[in-house]
Amino acid sequence: MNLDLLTTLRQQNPIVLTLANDVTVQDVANGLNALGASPIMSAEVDEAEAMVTIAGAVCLNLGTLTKLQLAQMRAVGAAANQQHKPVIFDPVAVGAVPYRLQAAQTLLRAVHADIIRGNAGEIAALADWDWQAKGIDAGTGSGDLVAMAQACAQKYHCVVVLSGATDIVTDGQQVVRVHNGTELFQLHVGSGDLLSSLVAAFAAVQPQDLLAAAATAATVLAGTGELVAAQLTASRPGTFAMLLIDKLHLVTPAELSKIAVVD
Ligand SMILES: Nc1ncnc2c1ncn2[C@@H]1O[C@H](COP(=O)(O)OP(=O)(O)OP(=O)(O)O)[C@@H](O)[C@H]1O
Ligand SMILES: Cc1ncsc1CCO
Ligand SMILES: [Mg+2]
Repeated sequence: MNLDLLTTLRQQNPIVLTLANDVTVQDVANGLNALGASPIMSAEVDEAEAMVTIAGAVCLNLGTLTKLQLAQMRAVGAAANQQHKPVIFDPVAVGAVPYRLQAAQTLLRAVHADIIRGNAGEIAALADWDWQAKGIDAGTGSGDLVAMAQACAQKYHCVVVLSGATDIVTDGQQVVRVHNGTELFQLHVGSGDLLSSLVAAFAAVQPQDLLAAAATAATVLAGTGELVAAQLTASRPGTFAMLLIDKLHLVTPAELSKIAVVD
């Protein structure tokens, strides 16, 4: 974790290509933009290679998948692998819908994901661990979440970010835990989608250390949410989402380092 990367990100303003879902696409674009990255979204297979060429990293979000979008993900993912641009994969709801799990597994055979970011239900499904996911939510299960994230990272030879009350970031061996956050994230659909694209933004500016990039992204989002929640006098998810965008723009590395609980 290295909060100076936030300053680097703002200086470099990296282009992040997100193949987004239809539900949270605008939140993701505005969150990236507010923090200091340059979002671009695309739905056209034929522009895949050109999009990757201008991007610093790509994020493939399975949220509202279609066969056409899966083809686009393969094209974008293959181009990114070839151009050595980091690929971040968000396996939305693969723990709840077998069709999605199969689609994700097929995609991951064709494209190397450098970082997979999901909640416990999604990472459990990819790692083939017993768990009861619920729709887009983590659901319930028992077991060692760190071991589960490590198993997923080893299986797919990548960095895994397993998000939740504690975000677990691992390359299969080393583990970073980010304890910051607020339960308000769970009341705003798309917090995870934003995290995945912010991970891509930090990967774009720190491609040679993806574990640090991912841990920094997790700390920045969770810490910023925590700062916003501390200002609210009641549980207000709508206000939280609006203030989160403002605070992503204004937050400083010094503010975050004061509250970061990372081990
Ligand atoms: N109980 C919690 N307490 C504190 N922070 C949380 C909690 N649950 C999630 N978070 C934070 O919310 C953010 C999104 O993670 P989450 O696991 O909710 O993603 P997700 O399930 O994919 O969300 P979505 O499907 O809405 O995009 C992360 O920054 C994480 O730290
Ligand atoms: C609600 C929802 N349904 C498919 S994607 C999505 C947004 C959370 O990923
Ligand atoms: Mg999600």
